[in-house]
Amino acid sequence: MSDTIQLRARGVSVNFGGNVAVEGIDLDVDSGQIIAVIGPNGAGKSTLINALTGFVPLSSGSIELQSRGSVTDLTRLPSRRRVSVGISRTFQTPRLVPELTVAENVCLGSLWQLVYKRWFEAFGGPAQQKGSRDRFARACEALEEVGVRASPGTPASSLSLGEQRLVEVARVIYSGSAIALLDEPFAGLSAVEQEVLAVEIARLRDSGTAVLLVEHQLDQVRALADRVLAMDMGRPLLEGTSYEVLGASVVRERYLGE
Ligand SMILES: Nc1ncnc2c1ncn2[C@@H]1O[C@H](COP(=O)(O)OP(=O)(O)OP(=O)(O)O)[C@@H](O)[C@H]1O
Repeated sequence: MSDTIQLRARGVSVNFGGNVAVEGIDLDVDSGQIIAVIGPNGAGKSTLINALTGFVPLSSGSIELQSRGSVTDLTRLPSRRRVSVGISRTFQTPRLVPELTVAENVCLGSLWQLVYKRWFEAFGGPAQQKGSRDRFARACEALEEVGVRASPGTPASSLSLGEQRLVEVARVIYSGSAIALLDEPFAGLSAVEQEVLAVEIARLRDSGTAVLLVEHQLDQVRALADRVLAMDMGRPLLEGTSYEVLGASVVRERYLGE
């Protein structure tokens, strides 16, 4: 991926009724970088990903995509259109289609699942489609890269939660998206699985993808992140290198309770 791209959020706020979930977040996610977002439960991290991907509307602020000197305003773009400009994501609670196989789930765009599910039901899965062998091979490759041990033909319903998260990361890799937003991908994984996934996320970054990583596993944040944004009660607490943020007393007090 030679083209540089930047996802730029300014003053992003999200309210749910009277509850302010996210307030005044500025964030740049650049090609070839991993930006980690950390913070205690309820800090607003998933809501921020939902805002960036169009799953929840902004109460105020803006989201832009900068690429090749042109700027696309994403602020009010529907989520499916954000996929088409190169943004993909995983979910804290994975959203696979349980009746489809692992490989079929990788081939689905995460936001098109339900539409495609009906299409698959009507016309058969990727194995029956023209050009499907290529897609199937690429899906298997992505699954292997992230360390999914289940066979690609296994129904997604039989996977553990951790494996489902890995399948969602495989889907992001398969999509070749320029921007990848990963919501707690390490949760529920064994030490060995985490190690494999960490290598793959670093490889994604090194291939030029802009990665936003929401994560509670601070060892992974320390090892992977180029920059870290700490949030608390929806607001920005501190931004900097992982060394600066994870070592700051304000972060250690509010997040780690030290
Ligand atoms: N759909 C919703 N409707 C109402 N309130 C919501 C909704 N989604 C999130 N919230 C609230 O917004 C706040 C931020 O939640 P969010 O899930 O973004 O936090 P988080 O930092 O991702 O937490 P965790 O680490 O536990 O996943 C919380 O107070 C939560 O209850």
